[in-house]
Amino acid sequence: MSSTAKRFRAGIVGGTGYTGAELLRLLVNHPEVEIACITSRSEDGTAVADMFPSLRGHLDLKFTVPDVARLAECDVVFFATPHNVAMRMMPELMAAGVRVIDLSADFRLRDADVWAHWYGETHTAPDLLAQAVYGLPERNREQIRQAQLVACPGCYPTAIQLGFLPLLEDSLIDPNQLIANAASGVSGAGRQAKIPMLMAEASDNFSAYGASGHRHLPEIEQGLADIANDPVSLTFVPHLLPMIRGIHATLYAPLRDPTLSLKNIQALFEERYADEPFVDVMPAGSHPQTRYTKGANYCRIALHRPLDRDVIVVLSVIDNLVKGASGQAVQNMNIMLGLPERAGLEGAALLP
Ligand SMILES: NC(=O)C1=CN([C@@H]2O[C@H](COP(=O)(O)OP(=O)(O)OC[C@H]3O[C@@H](n4cnc5c(N)ncnc54)[C@H](OP(=O)(O)O)[C@@H]3O)[C@@H](O)[C@H]2O)C=CC1
Ligand SMILES: CC(=O)N[C@@H](CCC(=O)OP(=O)(O)O)C(=O)O
Repeated sequence: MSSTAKRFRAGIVGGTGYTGAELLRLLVNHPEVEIACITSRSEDGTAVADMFPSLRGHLDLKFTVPDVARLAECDVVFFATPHNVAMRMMPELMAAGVRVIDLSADFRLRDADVWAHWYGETHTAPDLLAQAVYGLPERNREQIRQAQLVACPGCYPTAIQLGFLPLLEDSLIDPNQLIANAASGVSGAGRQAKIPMLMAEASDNFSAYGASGHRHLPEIEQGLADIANDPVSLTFVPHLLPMIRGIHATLYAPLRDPTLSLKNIQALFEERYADEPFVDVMPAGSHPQTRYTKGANYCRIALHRPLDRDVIVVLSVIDNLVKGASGQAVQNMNIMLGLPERAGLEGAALLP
């Protein structure tokens, strides 16, 4: 274990879940940030490396119960907790000047009533909603740089917004006829005992869920409307895939101008994402696989124009735990702290 002092101290609330563990995996390799505090109510006093032996030799730290005074000694605190936790703890941290990065949905929606409708509870910090910056760097990098509170996008919203973004920015598609079919690995559901996530239920099986309305719909529509500068209407159907990590989103939209060729649209995507460190526009007509992003902070995108019809199809893949959660959270942290955006996120995807 290195004893070299690092410049910034990070705290993680919710260190025993999948996104908390993924933050640990990424941050132990970060050149400028050390993990100073990691919480768990159920594992108070347990050594992190006893719980996650894959971190043996990388981290000498014990879980402690969440304690705002202790967390307030950090430069940045991540909330890798279920909804309705960050909004209760963060006001005190914000008052102490700590930068907060929330991986939950508490601060993703601007309207507290819309949040209450989809999450079934009253928002307890509605006055902080306006301060939160939506942490999609490809869209909001400058605001993230100045932010004290960043709301990280959900996993489906990341894959879907990055796929539609250049098309909506340039008004190339009809924003009222957007369709997103997306499928996620089971780690998207978190590290809890749930019957549909048992191996005998989820493996060797495939099904849609939430087809009549999923809580990511208002988040995606809010983000896409910001990009389009107009209201949008999206049909979104999520599916559960019998694998652990990864999201594959297939996006469909009618082109406003059918004379626009796939080559033109490909050029537009390549130009829009040319300076983005974590968005890869693959050659037109390719079929990105989820494993091309497994363990890495990339979104890989490919465009199709099936049989030259007036529809553009965008394929967008991410690792839900990395670009869809903890990797994007670290990317946001780097931007907020003025560090190189790729710091701690240089790793390539796993093969196979
Ligand atoms: N899984 C994914 O792919 C993605 C998840 N997200 C979001 O990230 C957040 C975390 O997700 P995930 O890691 O999957 O969740 P998990 O269920 O796997 O983990 C939740 C963590 O939060 C802690 N926790 C639970 N309740 C509280 C509480 N009241 N106070 C303090 N800590 C608490 C738990 O530890 P303990 O109970 O021991 O304290 C645990 O460490 C969620 O909001 C999720 O929606 C976002 C994008 C993708
Ligand atoms: C497979 C699976 O169950 N996925 C989760 C989405 C996980 C995620 O990113 O959502 P939040 O951060 O908004 O909770 C779901 O559909 O609820």
